[in-house]
Parts: sequence; C-alpha cells; structure tokens
Amino acid sequence: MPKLSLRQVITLGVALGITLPALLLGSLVLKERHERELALRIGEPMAQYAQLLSSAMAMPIWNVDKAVAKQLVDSVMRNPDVVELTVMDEFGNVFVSAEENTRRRGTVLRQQRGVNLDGRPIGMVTVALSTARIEQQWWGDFAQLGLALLAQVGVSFLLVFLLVDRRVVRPLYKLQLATAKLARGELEQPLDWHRRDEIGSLALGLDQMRAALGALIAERDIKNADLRQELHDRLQAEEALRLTDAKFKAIFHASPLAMTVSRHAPGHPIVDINDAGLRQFGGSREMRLGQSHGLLWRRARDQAHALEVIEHTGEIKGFEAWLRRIGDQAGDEDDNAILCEISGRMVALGSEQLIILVLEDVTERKRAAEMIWNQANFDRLTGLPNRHLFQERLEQEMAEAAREGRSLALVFFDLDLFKEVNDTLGHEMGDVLLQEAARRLRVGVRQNDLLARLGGDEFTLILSGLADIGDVHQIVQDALERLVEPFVLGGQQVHISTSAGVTFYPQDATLVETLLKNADQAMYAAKSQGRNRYNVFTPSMQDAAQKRMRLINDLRVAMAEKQFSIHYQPIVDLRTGQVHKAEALIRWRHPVEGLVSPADFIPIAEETGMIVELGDWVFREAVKQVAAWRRTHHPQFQVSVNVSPMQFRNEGIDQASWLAHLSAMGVPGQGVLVEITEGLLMDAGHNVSGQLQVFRQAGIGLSLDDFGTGYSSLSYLKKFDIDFLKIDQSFVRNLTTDPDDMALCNVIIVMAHTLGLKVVAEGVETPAQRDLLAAAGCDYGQGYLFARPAPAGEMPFALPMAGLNRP
Ligand SMILES: Nc1nc2c(ncn2[C@@H]2O[C@@H]3COP(=O)(O)O[C@H]4[C@@H](O)[C@H](n5cnc6c(=O)[nH]c(N)nc65)O[C@@H]4COP(=O)(O)O[C@H]3[C@H]2O)c(=O)[nH]1
Repeated sequence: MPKLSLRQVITLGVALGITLPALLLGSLVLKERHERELALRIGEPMAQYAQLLSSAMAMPIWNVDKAVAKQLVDSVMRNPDVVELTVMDEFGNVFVSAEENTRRRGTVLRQQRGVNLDGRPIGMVTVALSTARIEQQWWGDFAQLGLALLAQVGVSFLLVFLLVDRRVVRPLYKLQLATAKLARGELEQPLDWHRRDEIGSLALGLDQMRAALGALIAERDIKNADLRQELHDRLQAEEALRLTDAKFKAIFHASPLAMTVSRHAPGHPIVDINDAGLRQFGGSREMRLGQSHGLLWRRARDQAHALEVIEHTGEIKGFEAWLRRIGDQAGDEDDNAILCEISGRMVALGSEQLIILVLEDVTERKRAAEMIWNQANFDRLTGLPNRHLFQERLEQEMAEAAREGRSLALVFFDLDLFKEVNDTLGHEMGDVLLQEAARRLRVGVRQNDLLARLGGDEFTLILSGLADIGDVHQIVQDALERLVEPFVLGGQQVHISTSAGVTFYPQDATLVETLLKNADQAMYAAKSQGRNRYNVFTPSMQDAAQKRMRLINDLRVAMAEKQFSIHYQPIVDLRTGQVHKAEALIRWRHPVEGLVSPADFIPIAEETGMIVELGDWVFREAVKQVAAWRRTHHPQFQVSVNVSPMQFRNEGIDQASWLAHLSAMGVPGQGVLVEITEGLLMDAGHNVSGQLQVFRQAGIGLSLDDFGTGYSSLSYLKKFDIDFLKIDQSFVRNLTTDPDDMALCNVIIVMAHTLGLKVVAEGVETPAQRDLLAAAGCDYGQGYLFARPAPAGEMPFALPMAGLNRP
C-alpha cells in the first residue's frame, strides 16, 4: 500500500468521513422516499384501478357492453403511468383493452383482478403501470441531493483541509523539520514557536528537549572527548605496554645470555626461562616452567649463597657458580657442568617477588682465559712461571717484604755450555736438558719460593721469607751441585755446569729493574770467573757491568772508525823451525783504553752480532796478507783465521763473496785455514755442515781450535775432514809438571796422526814444552817461545830451533 502523507490521510479521512455518511444517509432517505412514492403513486393507484375496474366491468361484461367498458378503460388510461389495461371475459378472450407503448419504459408493474358477478367470475382485469415517471422523478431528486451533498462535502473538505493544514499539517511539518534538525544534531537554533495549543506544547517540549539534548550532547561531547582522550591514552598505554611486553619478550628470548625468572617462594619455581636458557640448560619450556630453580644448580650451597646476597642487597653481580644441564646429577664433577657468571636482581611484581637472573656461560671463556693466562705466564717447555709472571711475582714479593720488613733473595741461574749442547745435540735434546734442569732446580724450592724460566737457559729463583740470609748460600750451592750431575740426553751422558748470581732485597736494591740487573751481573761475574759457581752481587760488579756496556758502545764506534788491526803469530814447524803458517789475531786499539784483548771484546761482538762484520773484515785482511806473503816469502804460506760459531749461524758468512775475494787476490783455498771450535762441529745442523763443505771444496783447510777443552769427540774430526788439531794451551802449560797432561797430549797427537790430521800445540812458552811436544811428534808449535802475535811486518819467517830436543 502506498505510503500516504499526513495531509493525504487527513484529506482522505475528511473526504470519506463527510461524504460517505452523507451519501449513505441521503441514499437511504431517497430510497425510502422512492419506495413510498412507488407505493403511493404506482402501487395504490394500480390496486385502485384493478379494484375499480373489477367491480365496474361486471355489468358491461355481462351485458357485453363494450362501449361502457371502453369508456371505463379510457378513463383509467388517462393516468400517464398506465401502460396497458386488459379486460378479458370469462373465457379468457379480450373483452376490451388499451395499451400505450410509449409509456412502456422502466419497470412495468402488473396487477390482475377477477371480475365477479354475484360471486361468479366472469372475467379478468389486468392493469399494468410503468414506474418510469416516478423513477425519473426520483433520479432527479437524487441528482439534486447528490449535488447538494457534493457542495457540502466540498466546502467542508476545504474548510477541514485548510484548518487541518494550517493548524496541524504545517505545524507538524515544521515540527518534522525541527525534529529532522534535531536528528541531524542541529541543536543550536531554538524553535520559533509561540502557539499555545497541543502542537505548541509539543513544540515547546521539543525545544526544551532540544535544549536539554543540546546540553546533554555538549556534556556528552565533553565526556566523549574526555573518553576519547582517555581511550586514546589507554590505547596508547596499552600499545606501549604491548610493545614493551613484546620488546621485553623479544629481548628476553633473543638474548644470547640465559635468563630465568623465578618466584621468590619456597622451591623458587621458574616462572619463565628464555630460549638461550633452554639451549644452555636443556629441556623444554613446558618442562622447565614451574620447576624448582634449585634443579639448575650443581651445589645447593651456591644457590643458597646467591639467594642470601639477593635477599640482603636486592641484587647480585658477577657471582660465579657451576650450573648443570638437564640430566646432570647434583654435585657431579663432570665436564658437562657449566660455569656461569650470575647477575640478577629481585623485583616486585604486584604482590609477588620475582628473581630475575642472567646466567652467562663463562666455561669456555674461563678455560680460554686460563689457557691464555697460562700461556702468558708459564713456560710451555718446563711448566715453570715465565718472565712475565716472574716479574709480577717479584714486584708482589718485594712489596710484601717491604711491608713486613724482611729480606728476599733473587737468584739467577744460567746453564753453562747449554748453547753448545743445543748446537751439538740439537734442539730436542736441548729441550730435554732444560726440562731436566728445571726439575732439578725445583727440588730445592720451598713452597713460598718461586722458580721461573726467563727464557733460553736462564732460570731465576725468588727466595722470600728468609729467616737467615745464610740459607740462600746453601740453597744455591745445592742447586748447582744437582745441576752438575750428568744429564742423559738421547742415551748420551752430558756434563754441564751452572753459574748463578744472587742479590738481596732491600740490601742491594729496592727497584725491580735494579735487582734484576744485580742478579744478572752477579751471575755474569760467576760465569766469567770460571763457571759452575755462584756470586753474590757486590757494587763492584755494577762497575764491571757498566764497563761492559761502555765496551759495547765503544765497539760500535770502533767498527765505524776502523780501530782494528790484525796481528799475526807464527805457527812453527817443530821439525824444521820454518814458518809457513801464521794465525791472524784481531787487535783493537781503543782510543782511551789502549789495546783491548779479543778475549774481552770477541764475546761481546758475538753477543751483539757485530762479529759477522768483524769476521768478514779479518778474513779479507788476512787473505790480502797471505797473498803478499805467498809472493814474498813462500808460495804455500797459509794463514789461520778464527771464525766464530756465531758467523756460521744465521748465514753470517757470505761464502760466495769470500771465495770471490780469494780468487781476486790470487790466493787458492789452500792459502787459508779456518779455525773453528769443537762446539760448532758438534752441531749436527745441516747449515753448518754445508758451509764447511763449501770451504773444503774450495781447498780451504779446517783447523779445530782449543782441542781438549770440550767434548774432544773423535768422530767429528773424521766426519768433517779436519786438517789440523790445535791442542789447547791449558794442556801445554802443564806439560812439564802434570804427567796427565803430557799423556793427554800424547794421546791427542797419536790419535790425530792416525786420523791423518796435523797437530798444532798452542801456548808454547818454554823450550821444555816445545821439546816435549816435538818429542811426542807434534807437528807445529805456536806460542810466545817463538813469537808473540805482532803486526804483519814483524813476522819472523825462520826461527832458530836452538835447543830442540828431538828423540
Ligand atoms: N798465554 C799465552 N798465550 C798465547 C801464547 N801464544 C799465543 N797466545 C794467545 O793465545 C791465543 C790464541 O788464539 P785462540 O786460541 O784462537 O784464541 C783467540 C781467539 O779465540 C779469539 N780471536 C782472536 N782474534 C780473533 C778473530 O779475528 N776472530 C775471532 N772469531 N776470534 C778471534 O780471541 C782469542 C784470544 O786471542 P789473543 O788474545 O790474541 O790470544 C791468542 C794468543 O795471543 C802463549 O805462549 N802464552
């Protein structure tokens, strides 16, 4: 059904409300009037006519008087409503009739009535009347009534419409607009309404409602704004909280360090454990959550201690304890346990106290640190503390001794001849020797003392808490005695000795450096005083050390300023007295000190490496000299040149250039003898052998210096194809007095000859020595008896062999 507006409904209602009752009522009235008219104007006349005719026609019919009958009929026919009138006789024949067909319109009503004469039916009268005229009249009335009604309805409708429109519809429409405004929330403008009727009240109410609503809305808006702000703030706070929570979770789980959160309650159940924690301690989160934190600790007392610290201070830092992985037994000393550095704190969360712990696995770090510390502080070979730890400990011990007002002794040990063993038997044997020496030194060391290896063959001992300084002498003496015992290296017995230096704190020095220097100087003094002994530091040693330092500096200057020269000492043929050989001996004329002995500066040149340059210079000078002597004196003249082991090591000799120099000087290899020491030969090093081989191939002879003082090993003589043996002057010196030395010289000479070597006796000072040597078959002699080393120009080429007592 179409939706109708109020105006339409009211209009329709008014129209229907007025029109329908009027029409209904009018229709009823008209109908009733119409029926009355019909009865009055048709029904009654028709009955009268029938009645009248039935009685009036009796005689005419009887008398068959049609004229009378006709008159009667015509008189009735004068009624304009009569349509037909028929009178029939008793036989049913039309006696008389009249008919007016023009009147036959509308409804035609009929009535019949019998004609009786004396009670005997003699005919029948039929009267028919048309209602058309009455109906026409009725319809006219009806139309009049309709028009009147229509006018009335129209006016009423107009009035009602105008009234309703003005008083109801429009105000309602206005109200509707107002409510629509309200609905749209336009509440500012008040309703302009001044009527006092119901709609006015409604409008007033509506306006009040608007005002109230406005106030409410304003209030609501304020509240809403507040709520929105609050909501916004809360959302932000929630977001922040969520982010914080997410961040915390992310950090918690992404942390590479194991973390646990446990309740501070009996059993300390784990509330949370991060991924690193699960990786570190094993197990699943489900398994770990709720589990007692105590299950992570290897020792309950560690946990108790940590908890005590947290309870008292609220936190714990850098606490170290062993924790265990899943499956480890409490208290197990297994490799699986994890050393953790534990930090954490107690936090209050609501009514709960939580303990958050960070359990950093430091097992590897500790192990590595320990290893690094060991590497940094201990000598790998001997397992003794190294120089670094030694120095640290020395400083500590000195500080402690100072606090307690007591002394300590510092001892330096240096193995004599270690270098020789190392060079001779190889580094492996050298290492074994060092290990064994360390073991022997350790024997006499008390718990409070510190034995360290400074490097190479240097050991040091800190003797602290000395009751009596005299004890030190005994301790050091015992150590030296233990070290002089033979060492068995690779099945071979080796003898070494040790030199030691002792100094005291605070008597000799109060500074670490000075104390170290003192011990070194005392040891150095012991070494230079013949080894296998110890010296206690004295201030004069300091002078010696300073002198040595000066010497080193001066030597450098001497090198630059060419302060060296070469003296030659003849090597005399003991059978003929002829001089076809000489030894080149370097001399240093110090601008202040005068002549400095090679015995003093060669070792320093060796230590500092300057020997390489020096040796090279000597060789070249000697070659020049031999070239001259070969020309002027004897074509076979030969000069021995001392070549230090230091020169052989580290490619100190430029052999190609030496050989080139020889040929440049026109001197064959045979013009030079290289004097080497036994120690060098005992070095099985490929490098040294190779160099010796090169010399041999060039025809250069090899002479073994100081024979008898070292190992005196015969096998080397053969192996290296040595030409000359030089018997050390220490044997020659005692030849006449010590029968042992004489015997030894004899043995050396016989043995050398057996091997095809010539023998040179060094340090021949007396004719008796010369005679004994000659008698023993010694080939050559060298010594002050014949000539002291002197400049080349003073070389005596022939020496009188007066008094030579040959057997
Ligand atoms: N008491 C005594 N001594 C005698 C006698 N005859 C000779 N001498 C000394 O004995 C040393 C012999 O030389 P060396 O054993 O090779 O011992 C040499 C040698 O090892 C070394 N040396 C000398 N010159 C050189 C050199 O140019 N290079 C190297 N590497 N070492 C050299 O210095 C050492 C000492 O040389 P110098 O002082 O010249 O000492 C020389 C010589 O002067 C004597 O009858 N009695």
